[in-house]
Parts: sequence; structure tokens; C-alpha cells
Amino acid sequence: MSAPLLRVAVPNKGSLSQSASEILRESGYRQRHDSKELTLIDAENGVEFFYLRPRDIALYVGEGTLDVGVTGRDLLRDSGAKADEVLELGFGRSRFHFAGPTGKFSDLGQLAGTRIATSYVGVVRAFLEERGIDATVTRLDGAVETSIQLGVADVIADVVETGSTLRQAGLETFGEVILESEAVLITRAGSVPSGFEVFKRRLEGVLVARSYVMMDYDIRSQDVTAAVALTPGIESPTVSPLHREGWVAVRAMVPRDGAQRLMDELFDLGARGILLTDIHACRL
Ligand SMILES: Nc1ncnc2c1ncn2[C@@H]1O[C@H](COP(=O)(O)OP(=O)(O)OP(=O)(O)O)[C@@H](O)[C@H]1O
Ligand SMILES: O=P(O)(O)OC[C@H]1O[C@H](OP(=O)(O)OP(=O)(O)O)[C@H](O)[C@@H]1O
Ligand SMILES: [Mg+2]
Repeated sequence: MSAPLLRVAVPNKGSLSQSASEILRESGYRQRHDSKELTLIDAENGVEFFYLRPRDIALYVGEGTLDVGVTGRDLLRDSGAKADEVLELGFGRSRFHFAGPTGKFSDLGQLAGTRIATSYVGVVRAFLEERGIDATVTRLDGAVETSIQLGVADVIADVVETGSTLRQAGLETFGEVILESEAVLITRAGSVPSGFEVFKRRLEGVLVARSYVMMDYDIRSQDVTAAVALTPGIESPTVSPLHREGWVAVRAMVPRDGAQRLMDELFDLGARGILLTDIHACRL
């Protein structure tokens, strides 16, 4: 009998949906082509995907109905589900803030007695409770920025990415950031579903491939120690002999950020034939 399929929840709409499917596709999994498909079986890789609202994903995974999910850290916290964050996925980054009319509020002490509109009631109530602040929290589904203008709330608490929605509504954030969020991989608290390790390793491989590039260069043997100090690689750089006497070839993974500056420094050290190539996937 074949092993049961790993049941994975993927956002079906919203900010996380496209990036989630992209990273899964890059990890070698089948993904739906039609946004109306609700489930998809990738039998070859032993996985079944369920396309669900990211807000609901934490609940399904927390209850153990599904094994693994992609959702936002803020949505996971808001749900109160008993699920663990097991991998940060590097997309869907946002900050959760309180905001009010420009110039009206300056610190979170002023929240007492206000009416707060939010789609994240769980996060907001927990925050107020922790600080012993008494305020009225109203749950709205979206477009919370408009609620102040409509007289329904004095303050909002919402996700801010670029800040342009707030500006358009004549609002500004105040107080410290409540929560820094990004897309995360979650499993039921304390459980490691069968087949999960391979699934996670594939995604980690893509994350590393996204943040690292492969660098190759030739350098005089006498300068190789200085050069590999700049490019130590993840485990150790490969140094191979060159046909040209007194020269070696070096190959190492380097962080994508700053790779151009590194090429300049290597060139100054005497390195030549410096090449930078993308990595598509890896297992480290
Ligand atoms: N600009 C953004 N707007 C909303 N959510 C964002 C943004 N950037 C990142 N996110 C993250 O995406 C998740 C929100 O998922 P959700 O499905 O509600 O997306 P959405 O874009 O608000 O979709 P919709 O409004 O259609 O429901 C949260 O984890 C949030 O932190
Ligand atoms: O800082 P910004 O880059 O402007 O992004 C933040 C805005 O984007 C989201 O709204 P969304 O488009 O999801 O609409 P919604 O309010 O209906 O959920 C979020 O709720 C903010 O309103
Ligand atoms: Mg939204």
C-alpha cells in the first residue's frame, strides 16, 4: 500500500496566493492552472493541495484536518489555532499597526476608551488585554481605513505594507509596530506529519537558491587565501587546479545581496573570469 498523501493547505486568493503557488512550483510540485480548482493531487510527489482562505488555513492545520499550511504569521496569531510556525517563506511581508487621523494620536496610551475597527480582532484584543487597555473593538472584513471617515471608529488596526492606503485615507500609524508578519509554513502544534521533512527541505532549497548565487573565478595561487576569505561559501569553497601555471579556479555560493560589490573586491585582488550564475534549487 502506498503512503498517505501529505495534505497541504495553500491560499486560494489574496496577497499570499500567487507567491505560495510559485514557491511550490519551484519546489517541483504540481500547482493548479485554474484559480477555480479547489484541490489538486500530485501523486508522484505524495502531496494533495487544498486551496483555502489563508485565514481558515491555521484552523484546519491546528485541528489536524490538514497536515501543513501556508498562511501569514498575523493570521495564525489572530486565529489562536494550535499550530506551529516551522519555516519563514520570505514573501507577504507586512507590519501590523494602529492608525488614526493624521496628527490626532501619538502613542498607544491614547487607545483607552476609543472605538477600534480591525479585521484582526484576536491580535488586537490580545494586545489590549496584555496592556490592560479598555477599548471597544469592532470586526470589519476589509477596507477598515474607511471606517473612521464613516464615523464607525476612532482608530483602526491593520496591515500596512507600502502605507499608501493609509495616506489616501488621511491616516497615519502611531505607536510601535504590533507585529511583523510574513508568509510562514505551519504544522499542527507538536506534530511532524509523515512526509513533511522532504516537503520542508524542498522549500528550504528554493529559499536558499533565491538568496544565494554561484560565483566562479580564477585567481593566482598566492592570492587564493585572501580571495576565499571573501567567498567562504556555505560549507567550503571548491578550489580546482587550472591548466595555466600558478592559477586556480574557485567556486563558492555567495549571498545574492552584495554579490556585485564582492565581484569588484575580487577583481581588485587580481581575480579574473568572475562569473555569477543563478541557482534554481539545492539541498544543503
Ligand atoms: N498589502 C497587503 N495587504 C494585505 N495583506 C498583505 C499585504 N501584504 C502582505 N499581506 C499579508 O497577506 C495576508 C493577508 O491575506 P488575505 O488573503 O487577507 O490577503 P488580502 O490581500 O488582504 O486578500 P483579500 O483582501 O482579498 O482577502 C496577511 O498575512 C498579510 O500580512
Ligand atoms: O500599505 P499598503 O501597501 O497600502 O497595503 C495595506 C492595505 O492592503 C490591504 O488591503 P486589501 O487590498 O487586502 O483590501 P481589504 O482591506 O479589503 O482586505 C490592507 O488591509 C491594507 O488596507
Ligand atoms: Mg485584505
